[in-house]
This record gives sequence, C-alpha cells and structure tokens, in this order.
Amino acid sequence: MKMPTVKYQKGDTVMGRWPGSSLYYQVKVLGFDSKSQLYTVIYKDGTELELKEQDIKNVTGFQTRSRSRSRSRSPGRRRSRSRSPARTTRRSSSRTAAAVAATAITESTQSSRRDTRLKDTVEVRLSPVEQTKAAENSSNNKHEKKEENNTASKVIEKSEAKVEAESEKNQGPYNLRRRKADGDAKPAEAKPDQPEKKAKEAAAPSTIPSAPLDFGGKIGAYFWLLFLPAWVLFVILQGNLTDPSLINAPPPLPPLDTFWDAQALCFVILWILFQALLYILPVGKLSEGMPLRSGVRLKYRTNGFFAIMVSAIVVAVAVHQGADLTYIHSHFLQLATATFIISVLLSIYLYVRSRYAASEELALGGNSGNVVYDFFKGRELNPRIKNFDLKFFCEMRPGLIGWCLINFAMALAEMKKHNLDAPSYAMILVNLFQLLYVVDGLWNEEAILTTMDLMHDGFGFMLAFGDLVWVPFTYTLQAYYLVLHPNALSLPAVIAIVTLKLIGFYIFRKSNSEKNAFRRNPSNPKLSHLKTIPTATGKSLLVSGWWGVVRHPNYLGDLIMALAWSLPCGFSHLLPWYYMIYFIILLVHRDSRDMSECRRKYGSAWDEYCRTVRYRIIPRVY
Ligand SMILES: NC(=O)c1ccc[n+]([C@@H]2O[C@H](COP(=O)([O-])OP(=O)(O)OC[C@H]3O[C@@H](n4cnc5c(N)ncnc54)[C@H](OP(=O)(O)O)[C@@H]3O)[C@@H](O)[C@H]2O)c1
Ligand SMILES: CC(C)=CCC[C@@H](C)[C@H]1CC[C@H]2C3=C(CC[C@]12C)[C@@]1(C)CC[C@H](O)C(C)(C)[C@@H]1CC3
Repeated sequence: MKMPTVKYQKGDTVMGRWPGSSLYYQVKVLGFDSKSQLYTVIYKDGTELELKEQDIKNVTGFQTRSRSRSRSRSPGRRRSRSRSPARTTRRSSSRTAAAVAATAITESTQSSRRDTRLKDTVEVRLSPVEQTKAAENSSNNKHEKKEENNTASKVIEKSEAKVEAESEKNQGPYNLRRRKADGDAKPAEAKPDQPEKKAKEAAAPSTIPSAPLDFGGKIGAYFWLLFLPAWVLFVILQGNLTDPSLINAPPPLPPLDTFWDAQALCFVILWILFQALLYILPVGKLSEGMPLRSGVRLKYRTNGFFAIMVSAIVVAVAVHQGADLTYIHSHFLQLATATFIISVLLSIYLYVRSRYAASEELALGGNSGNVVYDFFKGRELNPRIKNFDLKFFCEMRPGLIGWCLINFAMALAEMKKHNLDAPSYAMILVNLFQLLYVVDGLWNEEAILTTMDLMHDGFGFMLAFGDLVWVPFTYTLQAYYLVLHPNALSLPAVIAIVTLKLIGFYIFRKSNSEKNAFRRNPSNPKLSHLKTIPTATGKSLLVSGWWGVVRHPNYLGDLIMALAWSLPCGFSHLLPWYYMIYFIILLVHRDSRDMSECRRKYGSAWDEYCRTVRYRIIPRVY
C-alpha cells in the first residue's frame, strides 16, 4: 500500500487503542486508507484492526500498566478467577482474534448497557500499557477522552445492532479482520459460469479454513457410511422380534427382494414433493438467517407450523376416506429402503454441485480434499435451488413431519393388532410427547437458524441421511416397539412421566429461546438483566440466565425429554432405550464439537466463559 502524507507511516510502531476500552497496545502500522481515513494496524498476536487517527498514539508517554491495579479496579474481577494473563496465554492453545479482546463480564441494565460495557473491560491478554499522567492531562488528551467515548460507543452500537454482518463486511469505524492463522488458505474454486468471481477468487486466496477432521477423520467417514444404514436396518429388524434386545445378535438378513417395494418408493417421493410444495407456498414469515462469512443473510420461509397443520388435515381426510396407514408399519423396512435410496441420490447431487460452488459457499468442515470424508460431512453450507434451501427443508420438513405421521400410523397399527378401541397409554404418551417436540420445533422454526447444523455444517450424506432416514425411522422406534410389545402403565406412572417431560420441555424451550432471542437482538430489553462476555468477533456470550447454569442447558432439557420418551416402554428391552443411549452419545459429541468451534471463534473469551460456567450439560455432574 502506498502511504500518502499522513501522521503515521507504514511500518511505524505506535500504540493503538483496543476498541471499546481505554487500553493501548503496541501495534505496527500496515497502511492507511485515505477514503475511510482509517489506519490498518497489526497487534503483536497477529490481529488486524482498522483504527482512527485519534486512537493511535506515539509510544512515548506510555508506561507499562501494573496488572494488579488494572484488575482490582475492574468490577468484572469480582466474578472471575484465574486472571493471570501469563497463565491464560499458556492455557489457551487456539487463540483467535478473540485472544486479544478485552474479556469482560458485563452486567447490562436497560438504560446503561453501553456505558457498563465500557467501564467493565477487565482483562487483556497482551501487555497493556497506559498513558502517563502528563500525557493524560494534555489538552490533546482531553479531546481524546471525549472522542474515545464516541468511537467506543460506535463499536458497541455496531456489535449490538448489526453485529456479525458488519464486522465481517468491514464497514464500521473499527474493523476486526479474520486472523490469517484462522485456517489454511485453500485454492479457490469458482463456478464456471461466473468468470468474474473466479478471477476475483484466483487473485485473492480463499479465506475458507479447513476445520480439523471430525467423526474419526477419513477412516471414520468410511465407517459411518456403512455403519449408519446398517444400524437402521438392524433396529428395524430387531423391532419385529419377540425379544428385541439391542445386545442380541443381529437377526438373519431377509431375502434381498423384501427390501424393495416400488409403491413404497412412490409414497416416499410423493411425501417429499408434498412437503416441498408446502414449503414453497408464499405463506408464513420470511426469516433471516445468521450472517454468513460474506456478511449476507439468507432468507428462509419459516412456515413449518403451517406445513404440519396442512399435513395433519390431509392425513385425517385420507384416513377418513379409507386410507390404511397401517401400511407404514407393515412396510417399514421397504419405506426405509426407499428413503435411503433417495438420501444417497441427494448426497451425490450435493457433492457434485459442491464441486462447482465458490469457496465462500463452503462450510468450514467437509473440505478435506478426501472425497469420501467430504461426501459424508458435506461441503456446501447452504445449497439452494433458487430460493429453495435444501438443508433447511430436509432438516425441518419431510423427516420431522414424517416422524409424527409414522408414530400416528404405529398407534393405528397397535389398535388393529390388539383389537383396541384406543391406543394404549404408553402409545398415547409417546405420540403426544414427540408430537409436542416436533410441533414446538416447527412453531419456533426460526430458532433452527442459530443452531450448529444450519450455521456451520455442510450439507452432505450425514445430514441428508440423518434428516430423511435416521430421524423418521429410528426416532419412531418407541412407537414401533409398542405395536408388538405393549406396556401397561399405572396412572401414577403416567403422571410422573408427564411431569418429567414437562420439566425437560420447559428447560429446552426456555434456554433455546433465550439464546435465539439474544443472537437475533443482543440489545433486546427483555434480556438486559443478563450478564454477557464480549468477544472480539463483535458477538457476546451469555454468562447468566440459562446459559450461566451449564454450557448447554438446551441439551439438558432435551435429554430429560428423551428419558420421558423411553420410560413409557418399560424396562423389558433395550430397544426403546436406544434413543436415550444414542442421544447421550450424540449430544456429548456435539458439545465437544461445539466447544472446539467456539474456542476457535472466541479464543480467550470462550475460555473465560468455560471458567465461569464450569459444567457442560448436567450441573455438578458433567
Ligand atoms: N433431537 C435431536 O436429534 C437433536 C439433535 C441435536 C440437537 N438437538 C437440539 O437442537 C438444539 C440446537 O442444538 P445445537 O447442537 O445446534 O446447539 P446450540 O446449543 O443450539 O448451538 C450452539 C451455538 O450456540 C452459541 N452459543 C454457545 N454458548 C453460548 C452462550 N453462552 N451465549 C450465546 N450463544 C452461545 C454458539 O454459536 P454462536 O456463538 O456462533 O452463535 C454455539 O456454537 C438443541 O436444543 C439440541 O438439544 C436435537
Ligand atoms: C446420522 C446421524 C447419526 C446424525 C445426524 C444428526 C441429525 C439427525 C440431527 C442433527 C441435528 C438434529 C436436530 C433435530 C433433528 C435431528 C437432527 C437433524 C431437530 C430438527 C429436531 C426438532 C427440534 O425441535 C430441533 C431443535 C429443531 C432439532 C434441531 C437439531
């Protein structure tokens, strides 16, 4: 960059104020943009920021800050332990831009959230220095103080209102850039029909970091590709046995032709098309997703509740007209096979189209270069055909609503099998509990946009198979099991199980809504009583309320609900407990995936959060 005649020159070592605080660090000037009048500076750990001239000072007139003074003055100090910067540095292995952020715990009140944030900056990870008295008293500095508040409040306005999008779009007075160390630059791929994009990407190295391999890496991907379908087959066959124990040897494989049923395939295709039609109807809200790396926010048609209501009416009319839904029970294996074929075809399509996707459209994982791993994990973050979002649709519609349809069919099959006028208590509980879970998910469909799958995971076999096959054909196992293995429940048992379900649901819903509301509008007045930790990305972390109890309160509620789903099936067999066991494994794994991802994103701010909120899912246990 050619430097015009400006106060500080490229290569100068100066003191740069950290946005939102009154602390200065030694930085090197990288350049000056005459248009925005901002200096690009680099901190010692490699973080780049754009600063105004007022926020830069000459090194003379500064002295090293005494740490104890800095810390004892801080209100946040009261809440946090292990504050030694040296110690923190040693501990935090994956320091990101956040590692240099002033990690503070802020208690925001409705009226003074912004001010409090300014005052509460308590900790820095570089050696902070402050100005000498003489320098502080200079008239220049008086002006500076006034200006400091202005600029700092701009930062906070930015981080509270349009946070993520802007910080990535490089628009505000301060500009937190991605650290170079955030990932390996990958060769840019571009759509052949987008020569402009291709040229741009070829010129600038891609910013897509490849995340560490998950799920056992490349070998793991082979394993899961074989194991997951085999497991679905195993549990379906087990459900038909008189003694369906998960620890029994697998039943003999039925002849190959029993897997295939053209009619079953037609039903599955019809169901998916029907759901797709409901999804594209211009009914319901258009919700914005979280900002992507490019700063863009995609729009999603969140009409899931409408879709399940219409589906329920259509199914009721069909049953009234004589449609025999017990077909679903008698052709469970064939329906699962047909859906599996569709999920494989969809995954192949997704993989092929991802080869033509621009690098900014790819997820952080799934770009290992290994075909099998990438096919399994998924490469493209938000594959869309026009406005039709394939990942969102698959996650929220055919499988999820199909789950309720299958449960209902199992209730009818139970009545038919045992000549009942009404389903058993156990069947009713399982149906109602899971219906509540799905309807709640669809009612709060917008909340899915802030979950890991939507924000971070690519769409590949894992999710396509998970959404279309795994959910409808394994999450229904309790109802499937009850058709052939009735379990009588006493009234007190029913009351106890319902109570447990409601407790779980309350924790699950409240915690998910709290995070979703906070992510959508961090300055939401309803959340102003909550304590937060700011991070260098502009986003904050909740550190009180539900997210101050454990790091994943939503998982806790979900697990309690899972327990309530299995209890109605009794303790005679392990099969109906499969969901509970699987769910513990899934959530523990998701928690550790999320931990690594958040540590990568938020650095020391995340470490601070983990020190403050010590337990992951179950208070005082785990
Ligand atoms: N039934 C099932 O099969 C099943 C399976 C999996 C999950 N689930 C449920 O689906 C829901 C979503 O789960 P999920 O795995 O996507 O995880 P999640 O807990 O909804 O999302 C994790 C993300 O939340 C943000 N976050 C973490 N701590 C925070 C804090 N203290 N303050 C503010 N934001 C914070 C982080 O993202 P950002 O900071 O980037 O926003 C983190 O990556 C959960 O209720 C879970 O139980 C159900
Ligand atoms: C194939 C395997 C082993 C894994 C795929 C995981 C996949 C089935 C789940 C990952 C995230 C889950 C999820 C729901 C369903 C199951 C998953 C897609 C969810 C849509 C269920 C309804 C809830 O209300 C929810 C919070 C919206 C759930 C979001 C996450």
